[in-house]
Amino acid sequence: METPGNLFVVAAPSGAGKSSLVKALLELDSHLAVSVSHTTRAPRGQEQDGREYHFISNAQFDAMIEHGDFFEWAEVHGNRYGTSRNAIEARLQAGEDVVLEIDYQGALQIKLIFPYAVLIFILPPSWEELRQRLQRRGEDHPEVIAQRMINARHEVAQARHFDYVIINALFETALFDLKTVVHSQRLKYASQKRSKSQVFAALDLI
Ligand SMILES: Nc1nc2c(ncn2[C@@H]2O[C@H](COP(=O)(O)OP(=O)(O)O)[C@@H](O)[C@H]2O)c(=O)[nH]1
Ligand SMILES: Nc1ncnc2c1ncn2[C@@H]1O[C@H](COP(=O)(O)OP(=O)(O)O)[C@@H](O)[C@H]1O
Repeated sequence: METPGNLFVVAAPSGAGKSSLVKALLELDSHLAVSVSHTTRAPRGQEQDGREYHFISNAQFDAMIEHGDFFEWAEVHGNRYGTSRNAIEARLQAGEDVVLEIDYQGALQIKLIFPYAVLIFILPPSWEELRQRLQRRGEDHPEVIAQRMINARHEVAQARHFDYVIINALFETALFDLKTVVHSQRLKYASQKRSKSQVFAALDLI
C-alpha cells in the first residue's frame, strides 16, 4: 500500500463559514478532495445530490449503519450525518489528501480511528456575527437559526479538543490560516518519513 494521504477535519458551528472556506481551499489546492457525506436532512436551494451531500432517507441511513458502511456518524441539529468508508478509504490509501467537513462529534470519532488526522475548528468573530451570517445566508427558517445558535454554545466549547483553531473574521485571512495548516502538515508528514524526496514532493504541492 502507498503511504496514506493526510486527513484534515474541519468543524465549526453552523454559519461560521466552514463550507465557504473549504470550497475556496479546494479551488486553490488540486491535491485535496472533500469527502461527500450522507445525510437525512432535506436539500437546500442550490444543493445537488452527490455534490454537497448524498441525501438519503432515515431507512437508508439505518441500513448503512447496519452494514457498517460508516467510519463515523452523528445526529446534528435533528438530522443524521455520516462519513462513509467509500467516501475516503480508497483516496487515502492511494496517498491522496482528504478533507472532512463534519461536526465535532464526528471529528472526535475520526481522531480515534485515524490518530494522525489534523482537527481544525473554525470560530466566528462573535455571536452576533454568527447570527447575522446565518440570517444573510437565507437558507434556514428563523426557528432553525435559533436552534443552531443555541447548539453553537456547546459546539464552541469543544474547540479545545482540536489541533488548530482559526477565527473566520476576514475571509481571506482565515483562508490563509487554513492553507498554512494544510501546507505545514504536508511538510511535517514528509519530514517525519525522513525522505528528502518526500519533502520535495510536499513542497511541490504548496
Ligand atoms: N458527524 C458528521 N457531521 C457532519 C457530516 N456532514 C456534515 N456534518 C455536520 O453537520 C452539521 C450540519 O450541516 P449542514 O446541515 O450542512 O449545515 P451547515 O453547517 O449550517 O452548513 C455541520 O456541523 C456539518 O459539519 C458527517 O458526515 N458527519
Ligand atoms: N469571513 C466572512 N465574512 C463574512 N461572511 C462570511 C465569512 N465567511 C463566510 N461568510 C458567509 O457566512 C454564511 C455562512 O457561511 P457557510 O460557509 O455556509 O457556513 P457553515 O458551512 O460553517 O455553516 C455564508 O453566507 C457565507 O457567505
